[in-house]
Amino acid sequence: MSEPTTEKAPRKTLALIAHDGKKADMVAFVMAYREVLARYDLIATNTTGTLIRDKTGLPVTLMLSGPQGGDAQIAAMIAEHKIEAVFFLIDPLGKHPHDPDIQTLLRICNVHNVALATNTSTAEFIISASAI
Ligand SMILES: O=C(CO)COP(=O)(O)O
Repeated sequence: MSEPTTEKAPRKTLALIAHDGKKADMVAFVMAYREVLARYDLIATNTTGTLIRDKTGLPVTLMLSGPQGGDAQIAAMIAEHKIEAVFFLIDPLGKHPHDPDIQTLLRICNVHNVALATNTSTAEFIISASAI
């Protein structure tokens, strides 16, 4: 008779990113869905992730800040199939010096058919659907 297995399915990784004008919305989103998000490995761009860690206590792996290449780092991980879904709260009214990196991240999500929420309404749909 074989031993009962104690192996758990590997945890999936979610990416959390928010422009400055949307960081408060991101913190509110993570607070509201804290229990669900706690089941995942979370990665984030530096400022967003630091804020989430400080405000929610959830562990978050920090990449570089967006303007320093954090979006590009996360795009590379998406291309390597290391990320299950991306929650990227974009400020459509803001100017972003690293817009080429932002567009790359969005494009790579679509190239690899990775779930991508760019506003809180979509983020709530994805997280509530438990489709990830
Ligand atoms: O600029 C960002 C996304 O494009 C976010 O980066 P920060 O989380 O470091 O502010």
